[in-house]
Amino acid sequence: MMARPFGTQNGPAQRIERVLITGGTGSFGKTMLKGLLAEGVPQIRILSRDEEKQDALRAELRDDRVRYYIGDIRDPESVERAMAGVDSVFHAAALKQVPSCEFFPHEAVRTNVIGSENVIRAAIRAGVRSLVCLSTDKAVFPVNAMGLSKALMEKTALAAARSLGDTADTTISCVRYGNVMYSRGSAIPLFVRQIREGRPITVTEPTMTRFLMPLRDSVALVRHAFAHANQGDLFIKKAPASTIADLIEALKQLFDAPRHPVETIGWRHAEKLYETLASAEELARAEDMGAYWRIMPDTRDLNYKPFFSEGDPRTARIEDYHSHNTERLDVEGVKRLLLSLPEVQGALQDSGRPLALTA
Ligand SMILES: O=c1ccn([C@@H]2O[C@H](COP(=O)(O)OP(=O)(O)O[C@H]3O[C@H](CO)[C@@H](O)[C@H](O)[C@H]3O)[C@@H](O)[C@H]2O)c(=O)[nH]1
Repeated sequence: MMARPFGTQNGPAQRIERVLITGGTGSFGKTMLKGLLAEGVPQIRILSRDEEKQDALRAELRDDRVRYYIGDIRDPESVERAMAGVDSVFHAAALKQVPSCEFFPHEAVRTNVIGSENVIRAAIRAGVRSLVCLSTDKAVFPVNAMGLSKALMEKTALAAARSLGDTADTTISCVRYGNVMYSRGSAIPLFVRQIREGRPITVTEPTMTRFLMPLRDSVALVRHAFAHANQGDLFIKKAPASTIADLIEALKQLFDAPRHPVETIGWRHAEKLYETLASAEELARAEDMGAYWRIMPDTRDLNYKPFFSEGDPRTARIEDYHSHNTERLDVEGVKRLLLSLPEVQGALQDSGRPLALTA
């Protein structure tokens, strides 16, 4: 194992008193929030733009430990207001839809890059102990504006961590995860709707692969980062992948529609055949933590000596970690994973398919 470039670990035993979740009304934010409430965290703040979503959450939870802040991470004042007195921050607010970022890249920059920098600066100023920033596999070798802006968020977080060093009050880390299964607007709920409405399933490219990660695993990854981060670390969770063809086949079998028509529509713009969670260069300075990788920060400075006389020979021996070379689930494996999702269980029950029949 490599020596750690920076010092002490957060330690899982640290008590959380006041948490801020940016983008707290999204699926990640809500799941994290409910977990923290169940653990008895005294105060959790939600910072988001949409008052209607906050109102729905308020009505659902009826818990005065949750404090609602209307604001936008693009506006430093609204971030500072929500940040005062907070000890832990989960930064989930983002523009994350590939097509909208593609057409409005400057909006992606304003939220994902400048907004994230506002969150980072405010967290440092407020003396927050731990800030975890959420990123995506699309930030590695990015080809679309969403991924590019998230890559810049990662670099902004890393630059702040580097200049803070290991003695600072604030520890900044990032996590990266792939497609969250059944997330709003994604392919799985679309395929389920197409099956249930008797419309053809639209496949872009059957051999494309994607990492498959249930929401619960993305929350566990963030918790892992929170508990173990040293200054500037980035964590990923090892995850299986499948082809889109096998994913569709698994859904057809689960929903008892073996002959449901599938129409090939071709690639959407700005997408990749496979996604990469970690590059070889990153894995050369990573610690294998079993289910997770800890990627330690590159602490080389602007003395370019390492590039010219002290290169790193390990990188050449390591492969990138991507959805073509990770554990590949077959149709049965995808079915098992799908069946563990509450959303799939609900959809099966709604369509009169008791779980016992599908297991
Ligand atoms: O009608 C469709 C739609 C999608 N796909 C394919 O299904 C896979 C998954 O698509 P989708 O669920 O839209 O995920 P991605 O395009 O990989 O991006 C998702 O995952 C990102 C996180 O990595 C989020 O930021 C995006 O909002 C979210 O759409 C891809 O291979 C698509 O080409 C199809 O075959 N048919």
